[in-house]
Amino acid sequence: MIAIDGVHVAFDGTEILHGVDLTVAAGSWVTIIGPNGAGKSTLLRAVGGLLPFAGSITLAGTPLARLRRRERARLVATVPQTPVVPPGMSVLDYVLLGRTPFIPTLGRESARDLAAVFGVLERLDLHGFAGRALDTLSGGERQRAFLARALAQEATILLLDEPTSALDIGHQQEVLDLVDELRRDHGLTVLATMHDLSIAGEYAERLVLLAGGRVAAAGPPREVLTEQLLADHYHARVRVIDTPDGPLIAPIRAAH
Ligand SMILES: Nc1ncnc2c1ncn2[C@@H]1O[C@H](COP(=O)(O)OP(=O)(O)OP(=O)(O)O)[C@@H](O)[C@H]1O
Repeated sequence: MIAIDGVHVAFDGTEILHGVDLTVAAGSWVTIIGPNGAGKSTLLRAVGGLLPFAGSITLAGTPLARLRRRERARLVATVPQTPVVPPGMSVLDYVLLGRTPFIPTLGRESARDLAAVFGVLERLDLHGFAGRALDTLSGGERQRAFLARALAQEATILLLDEPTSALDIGHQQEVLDLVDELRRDHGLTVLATMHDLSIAGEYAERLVLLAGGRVAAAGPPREVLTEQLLADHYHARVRVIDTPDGPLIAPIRAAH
């Protein structure tokens, strides 16, 4: 569904991604992990068509550059790390923006659009917030509204840039379980970035460890979440505990 081939991205002449290859099969979940500044968001933004790049990215077999805006919006929904929050806009109007690719130019939203929006608000515990201004929500409520907008888009591919960084543990599970349910039941393809390595390993079928703009390791969570790789690339002291649900990553405090 997503094929990334030899992708390079540079900002002001400084190369950030140095030839990244990555494929995501239809209906699968791949999470990109890696230290701060590794290039995770940059890669996601390139896949979302938000950045110029060299190399090739195809979505459902079509090169990104050949997809028109509306076509791309029906194919890919993105939850950026820090979305723009339009001042004073209600949660309902914000989530309705996700339906833009379905609303004719100068037309109004249909009953189907409203049903999609209210369905998602309900699923994300946001039904009580529809009339509230988005900029008055707590960090976690707002993060769920960002996800709601992307899910209301009902795209085939979901790009999630640290979608649960502001959520409490219960809402983290609720949000990720919902995404996984959509993946299983509706064939959604998910490409995410995450810093919580245990949770990343629990939900993704494959992890890609990005370091210094290159893929340092890729494979099933047990192959990527090793003490050696995490020490090498994060310079972190961790213990990896194998559990039936996958590897659990425990940070170990320095001796004192
Ligand atoms: N618009 C930009 N102009 C210049 N440099 C940029 C720009 N966007 C990103 N960078 C740089 O590119 C590098 C990769 O950034 P990116 O946001 O992709 O990292 P990341 O892996 O997502 O990091 P984090 O875990 O901190 O979110 C960083 O060094 C960042 O400062």
